[in-house]
Amino acid sequence: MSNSGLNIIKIGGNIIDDEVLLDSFLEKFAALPGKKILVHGGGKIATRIATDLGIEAKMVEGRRITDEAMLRIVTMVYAGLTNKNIVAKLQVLQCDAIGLSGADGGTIKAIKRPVKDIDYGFVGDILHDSVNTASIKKFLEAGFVPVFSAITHNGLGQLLNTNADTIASALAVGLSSLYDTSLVYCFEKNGVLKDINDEQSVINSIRADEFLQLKEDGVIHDGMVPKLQNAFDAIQKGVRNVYIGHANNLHLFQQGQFGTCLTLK
Ligand SMILES: Nc1ncnc2c1ncn2[C@@H]1O[C@H](COP(=O)(O)OP(=O)(O)O)[C@@H](O)[C@H]1O
Ligand SMILES: CC(=O)N[C@@H](CCC(=O)OP(=O)(O)O)C(=O)O
Repeated sequence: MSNSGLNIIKIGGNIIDDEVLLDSFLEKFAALPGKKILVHGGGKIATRIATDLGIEAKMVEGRRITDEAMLRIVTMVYAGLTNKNIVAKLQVLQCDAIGLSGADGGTIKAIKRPVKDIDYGFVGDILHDSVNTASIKKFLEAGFVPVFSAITHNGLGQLLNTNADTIASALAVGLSSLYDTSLVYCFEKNGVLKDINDEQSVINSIRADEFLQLKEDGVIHDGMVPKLQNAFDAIQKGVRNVYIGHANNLHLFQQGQFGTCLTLK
């Protein structure tokens, strides 16, 4: 392993959807020293554009049912509009961003989710070892800042819609074999909250066993459940640190004052 550090930062749809929040976040991201990767979702925008086009969005357990028409929309929205908008904004900030889907540079392969009770359509699951670390390393060592959208491919020409939290976690796990990697989930709240209506009730750190209890007690629900599952999965597989906090506070993360820190024990 080279000893250099790598920060993988993920932003969700509520940040991308708010130009003021997005611009303020991107300034902080651009100012972050060292090697870094940005992963973005954009689920809210995709739902809105699909609705405008008369296509109904269906989510099951936080994952989008992606038929052919929806795949066309999410590809255009995530890998097109959203990704290029973010890259252009970062270029203004002297951050040499390069926009990628998992197909670009063969960076991330996925398999179409097998049909069990539910047919998710063209949704991709990332298997172990499916992150092409050699390819991503080339971008990083050349000084580029990769910006990943939520689109992967199966290596046989099929694009797949893959949850952005999962992409961030898989990248962090893969790249932790090469870099000392931290994973940071940025969203519109100060961290994992004890009381969802009280921004001051941030839980400073959560262990894996506490997570299960918080979930059972209903303190953690909705999108936070799969987010934390992805996060704990990353730490179990060698990622050094995982944090969850407000996109506006990213500058505090390297001072250890950022949102909720996840720990194994
Ligand atoms: N205890 C909690 N603390 C903070 N947010 C929570 C909690 N429990 C549930 N949530 C919900 O989880 C959401 C974040 O998950 P998600 O919508 O998937 O985010 P993103 O789109 O940013 O990836 C928050 O907007 C919030 O509504
Ligand atoms: C399969 C699946 O559900 N993919 C997600 C990808 C986007 C995403 O993850 O966006 P956020 O981070 O903003 O939620 C979706 O289409 O909503």
